Order: sequence, then structure tokens, then C-alpha cells
Amino acid sequence: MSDQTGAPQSGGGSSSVVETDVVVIGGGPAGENAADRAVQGGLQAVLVEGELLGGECSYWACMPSKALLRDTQVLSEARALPGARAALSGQLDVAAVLARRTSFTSDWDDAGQVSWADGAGISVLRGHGRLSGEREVTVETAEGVRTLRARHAVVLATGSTAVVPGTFADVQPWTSREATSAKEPPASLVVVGGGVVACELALAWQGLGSTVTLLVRDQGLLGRLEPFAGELVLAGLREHGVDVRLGVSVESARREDGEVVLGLAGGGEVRAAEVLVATGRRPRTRDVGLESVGIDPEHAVEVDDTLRVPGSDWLYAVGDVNGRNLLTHMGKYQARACGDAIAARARGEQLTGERWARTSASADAAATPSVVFTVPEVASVGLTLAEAQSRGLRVRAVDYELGSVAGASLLADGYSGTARLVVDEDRRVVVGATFVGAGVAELLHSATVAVVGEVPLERLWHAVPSYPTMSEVWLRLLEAYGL
Ligand SMILES: Cc1cc2nc3c(=O)[nH]c(=O)nc-3n(C[C@H](O)[C@H](O)[C@H](O)COP(=O)(O)OP(=O)(O)OC[C@H]3O[C@@H](n4cnc5c(N)ncnc54)[C@H](O)[C@@H]3O)c2cc1C
Ligand SMILES: NC(=O)c1ccc[n+]([C@@H]2O[C@H](COP(=O)([O-])OP(=O)(O)OC[C@H]3O[C@@H](n4cnc5c(N)ncnc54)[C@H](O)[C@@H]3O)[C@@H](O)[C@H]2O)c1
Repeated sequence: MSDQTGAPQSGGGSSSVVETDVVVIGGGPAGENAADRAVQGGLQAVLVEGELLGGECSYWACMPSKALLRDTQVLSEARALPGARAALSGQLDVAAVLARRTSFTSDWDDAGQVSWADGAGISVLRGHGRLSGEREVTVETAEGVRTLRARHAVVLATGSTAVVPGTFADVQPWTSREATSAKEPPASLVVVGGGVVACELALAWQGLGSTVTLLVRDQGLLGRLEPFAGELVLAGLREHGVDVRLGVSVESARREDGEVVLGLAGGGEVRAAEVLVATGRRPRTRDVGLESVGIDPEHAVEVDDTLRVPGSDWLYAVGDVNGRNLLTHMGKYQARACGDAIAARARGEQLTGERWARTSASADAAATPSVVFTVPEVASVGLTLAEAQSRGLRVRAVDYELGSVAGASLLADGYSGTARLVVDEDRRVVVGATFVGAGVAELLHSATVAVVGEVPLERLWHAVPSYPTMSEVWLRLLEAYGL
């Protein structure tokens, strides 16, 4: 361990038992934050990590993928301004983009995160951890098997892994890991899937010079978001040269002459130097010992709003592994609530799971923000119109073309984008918002505050947006609603 738990130890050598307050299995963003909050709450914590401290997000997901996309976004915005466009000449420096991407992953070295954990007072134990009974975790380390016993809680934070359908079993496809860490663009890339990973990484590699084909089983992209979001992203991908084919299923896959050949249902083939399978993720629940405590490892680990497993007084799960929201910021949010809940219970406090309490991850169900970093960007929070209706809310959607807002028209000639508010008519509050267009990511937090705060429309009217910013879309939306 990189630090002492200060806890009594028994045994020695390869079978030593370490007792501590909290054991966290998985040192991704969620696990790190759960351990950190427990320590801040006055407890000792051991964080067990089998690969790189920092998890998927730091090395193979959020950070490298956004670094791969950023230059394409900037070029697209510059091309929308005649003056800046005139200054654009020559080619994108692909090697520089890849080097910057690599710098964000610290060249896949976690020394910086280990030193953060040390500073935060968290003990890091490297190895594969498994639950091995109540409050007990067994860790396979390079030095032998270690057993950890938790006085207060064990937190499962093992994340998720890419789902690769059996069709691709023999072709060693790229998953998001290879697609975020590749050392050079493949000449051609076929991407399978129509979700966030597929859209972002198709655009990233097209922007870096690959010829990209996107095969989508459904009739549209980004099915969980408002329909107009998928339509605008589809148009954006096609404008960037991605060959997007909708309603296409892959029936077979083989490698031939150094290429991947995909056979399509109904006939036809697609060939490319590489294939990226982006067909979703599953919680990492297998091989973590859930069976030893009577939990089915084939499903996400169910938790209550304090992130504790129902029926248990010691087992918690945060981040992707509980399937609530597969997003870094939501995993970290859950982890803060979880670490605080563990510390509070250790002090003998009774938690009722009250909505919006500091120890309840209430926003998971009501106000999850997310950004798709494509061109155009999609920024959304809360419920879509369809979700709100399916929950039985009496809602009304208000739409406005972002290009008609002065701030947006200044940002780009021919700015195209759409904004939607979903208003709960009974409470006259915003329960969902979606913005699609260039530069909308930074607009999102205003909507998150409105949704979480349940700010009445009449009061929102007094939140005056500055002129000429894109935020003026708030005023236009409220006017369109009838205020
Ligand atoms: C390509 C891509 C891009 C993404 N972009 C974004 C984005 O822009 N914004 C965003 O919010 N989200 C994004 N996500 C989602 C985000 O990466 C995840 O939601 C986030 O990483 C989940 O954090 P976590 O801590 O739950 O799990 P992980 O990050 O998966 O970390 C889990 C950790 O647990 C370790 N582990 C697992 N099992 C064991 C075990 N038995 N013993 C010891 N250690 C173990 C793993 O090695 C890993 O380090 C993206 C995902 C992908 C695939
Ligand atoms: N910018 C971000 O915040 C960001 C970026 C990437 C990923 N993420 C997170 O990661 C999660 C996973 O993303 P994802 O895109 O991998 O999954 P997803 O579930 O969002 O999308 C999977 C896509 O694959 C399709 N699909 C599923 N099985 C298929 C099959 N057998 N053949 C063909 N198509 C199939 C689905 O119809 C869907 O379009 C997201 O839900 C999101 O929470 C976030």
C-alpha cells in the first residue's frame, strides 16, 4: 500500500489481514471520490485498483476523446467566420493533436493520481479486488493475496466495460480503448453503433484524416436524447464527410488482406482498415465476488439514493457499476453522497434518504446533465419530452432556433441549432432542457441550476441574460412559452 491505514493488522506475508474503516474496489473517478469523502469525514480508506488509478475516464474515455475532438470543433467554428476562414491554410497537424491527447493521459501513467491519493490520505492497494464475504475484500496483488476487512463499508466502484457482440469475436475490433489511444489514424475506419461513443469517435477520426463509415442499426442517432439532437448531429457528421448509414445491421465480420470486412444484413459488405465496435457498455459486475454476498453478478448493482445496496448495512456501489448514469460527473456526485453517507452513519446518524439531502444522489433521476462533444454539440439536462410524458407529467415543450439569437449569430455565420425547454405545466418549472449547436456545452449549467432549483418560470423571467450572448435563448424561450 502506498500509505498506512493506521489500522491494526493481523497475520503476515501473503495472507495478511488489514482492518480499515472503508474499502473501495475500483479507483476510477467514482471510487477516488468515495474514498476521498470518507477520509474527509474522518475515516480511514483503502482504495483497491487493478489497473491505472483514475480509471477509464482519464486514460481511455472522457479526456483523450475530448482532446481528439477539440481541433475539429475549433476548425469548424473558424470556418464559419469569413475572416478566420481566410487565415486557415494547410493541413491539420495530426501528430500534434495526438501528442496533446497523450499528454492528457500522462502517457497512460498514473503517478500523478497516486500522488493525489497520498496527499488526500487514501491508502492505495494495487491488485484485483473481490468481495469474499460480509465486509471482506480479497485482493490479488503482485506480492500475494491480501485480505481487507472493513469496519464500516465496502464500496464497489468497478466501472463498466465495452459490450462487443459475438459477431465481432474473431476480428479483434477496436473498442473505445483502442479508439482513444491509437498512435495514428487508420486509413479507413468503420464504426458500429449510434450512441455517444460512436458519434464522438466517428467525428474525431474523420477529423484526423481517416475515411469513416458509421453503421447504425436504428433509424437515427443518440436515441435517448430529444429527436432533433440526433437529426442535427447526423447532419453535422455528414457535413464533415462521415458516411452515415442508418437502419444497417452487421451480420458477419472477418479479416482479409489486412482489412476488416463486415457483411450486412440484406447483402453488401463494408471494408475498412479498422472497425470500432461502440454498441454500449455493461457494468463491471463479474469477477468481483458479488456471488459471495448473494448478489446476481449479471446485472448492475441496485442501490438506494444513499448508494447503499438494499438489505445491506455495509455494501455500497457508485459510478457506472450501479447503472444509474454512465457519466463521470454523476459517478463523482454519487461518490460524494456515498462517502458522506458512510461517514455520517459511522458517527451514528440515521439517514432517511430524504430527497436533496447531502447524502442522497437525488439528481440522478431528475437532473442529469450531459454533453455530446460533436459538431454541433448537444447539451441536455433532466427529462426529454418523451420521458416526462412517460412519467405522467403534464408537460409542454417550447422550442427556439438558436440561430435567431444575436449572440449565436455573432458566433458563426449561418449558425444552426435548436433549444428546447420541457415545462411542467402543473408546477410551472423547467424539468428538462436541450441545446444543440456550436458552443452550447457552457450554456448547460444554467439549465441544470433551473431544473435542480425548481425555479418557477415567473422568477426565471428575472434572470436577465447578457446581450449579446447565446444565453439570450432563455429569454426567447420564456417569451415563446408566453411570459
Ligand atoms: C469513449 C468514452 C468517452 C466518454 N466521455 C465521457 C465524457 O466526456 N464525460 C463523461 O461524464 N463521461 C464520459 N464517459 C463515461 C465515463 O468514462 C464513465 O462514466 C466513468 O469513467 C465511470 O467512472 P467509474 O469510476 O464508475 O468507472 P471507471 O472509470 O471504469 O473506473 C473503474 C476502475 O475500477 C478498476 N477496477 C475494476 N474492477 C476492479 C477490481 N475487481 N479490482 C480492482 N480494480 C478494479 C478499473 O481498473 C478502473 O480503474 C465516456 C466513456 C467512454 C467509453
Ligand atoms: N460525452 C459524454 O458524456 C460521453 C461520451 C461517451 C460515452 N458516454 C457515456 O458512455 C455510455 C455508453 O456509450 P455508448 O455509446 O457506448 O453506448 P449507448 O448505449 O449510448 O449506445 C449504444 C449504441 O449501440 C447500438 N447497438 C447496441 N447493440 C448493437 C448491436 N448489436 N449492433 C449494432 N448496434 C447496436 C444502440 O442502438 C446504440 O445506438 C453513454 O450512455 C454515456 O453515458 C458519455
